[in-house]
Amino acid sequence: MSGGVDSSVAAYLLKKQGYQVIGLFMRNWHDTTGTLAGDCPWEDDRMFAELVAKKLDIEFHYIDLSDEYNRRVVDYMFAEYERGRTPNPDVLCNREIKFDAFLKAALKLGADYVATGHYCRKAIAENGFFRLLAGLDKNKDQSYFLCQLSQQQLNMALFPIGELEKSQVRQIAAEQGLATAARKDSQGICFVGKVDLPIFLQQKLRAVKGDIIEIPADCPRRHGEFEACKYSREDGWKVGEHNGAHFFTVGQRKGLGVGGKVEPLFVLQTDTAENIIYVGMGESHPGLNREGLFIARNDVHWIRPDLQKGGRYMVRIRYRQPLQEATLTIADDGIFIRFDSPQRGITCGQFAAWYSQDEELIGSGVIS
Ligand SMILES: Nc1ncnc2c1ncn2[C@@H]1O[C@H](COP(=O)(O)OP(=O)(O)OP(=O)(O)O)[C@@H](O)[C@H]1O
Repeated sequence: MSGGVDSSVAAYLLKKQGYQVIGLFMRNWHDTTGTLAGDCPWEDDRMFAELVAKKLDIEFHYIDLSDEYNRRVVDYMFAEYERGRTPNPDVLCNREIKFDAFLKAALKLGADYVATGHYCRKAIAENGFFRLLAGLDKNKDQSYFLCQLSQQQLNMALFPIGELEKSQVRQIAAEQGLATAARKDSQGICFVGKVDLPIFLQQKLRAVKGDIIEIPADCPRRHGEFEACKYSREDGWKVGEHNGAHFFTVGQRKGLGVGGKVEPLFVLQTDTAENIIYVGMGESHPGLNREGLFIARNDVHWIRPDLQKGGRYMVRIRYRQPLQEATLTIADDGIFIRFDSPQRGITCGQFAAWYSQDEELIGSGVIS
């Protein structure tokens, strides 16, 4: 229970279905450096979770997993930024914390399952494999955040609100007089929504001045093909300086400190080895919209190990992105995904997740 409305209603529904329910709140974030002023501190969240547990007349426990979180999520995050990639800590938090460290803590309390307030559905296929399906509320579907879960983890998971719309969840909470009924949704998940990311990153990543190179839209080096076609200095001209390529992300517009002559500049590519940022002018710059992506073999994860095959899938490369038609090809060293139409802001370090036509999550991987 996070102190939000979704997990409150999840607990209520389980209890109503006859489960013996225990509320468990985790603290995963200690450091307050870079914390956004006025954002709800974890104590408030815990208080709300506890209030709801009291109301539902269920046991309530608290666990501090911040060391574990630091080690398994925050360190990974810095390491990825350092490599010039943009990590997704929310996906990691589910794989490493909620459905691992947290799950183990729940097992110690005698639990058989961990239930969360995620908007997604679990089912069982005819051959006995677990299926992870998108939540029925298309606006709220959170299956993407669970794209790294294994069959073992799914085995232990319950998603009681996955069949509901958010408005229904709020209505149930109000009808039951739960203190969280009108609490605002958490913006980012885990701690990232609660910190000022640039300030946070500056704590650990060194600022080093480097060049910003603008690439013309008609640069002959086309960025539509799978071959890693990387820009180099010779492809453009210097338009300014930045304070560290690892602070920037593909598609980023703000914080460059230079504007385009006619339209805004967007980051097309970062090169942390050379400490160069390549930018292009305007949303329609060909370097910003790419046809495909590659995932190295070791970074490929099949949620359905029994369905490992290429072919047509629906793919998303970020949370809430509408699913995109694409073709997946399995190669010796990894997999290629080619989209039917070019995608904006395909970013190294983020997860691509592929779904079958009935919105079952089949696999995912870190974009390389
Ligand atoms: N601090 C926490 N302690 C225990 N469980 C948590 C915590 N944070 C998140 N969770 C679990 O993970 C689920 C998804 O978390 P997320 O931060 O995405 O919240 P949410 O979708 O806004 O849900 P909620 O309304 O329950 O906060 C929550 O519904 C809850 O079950």
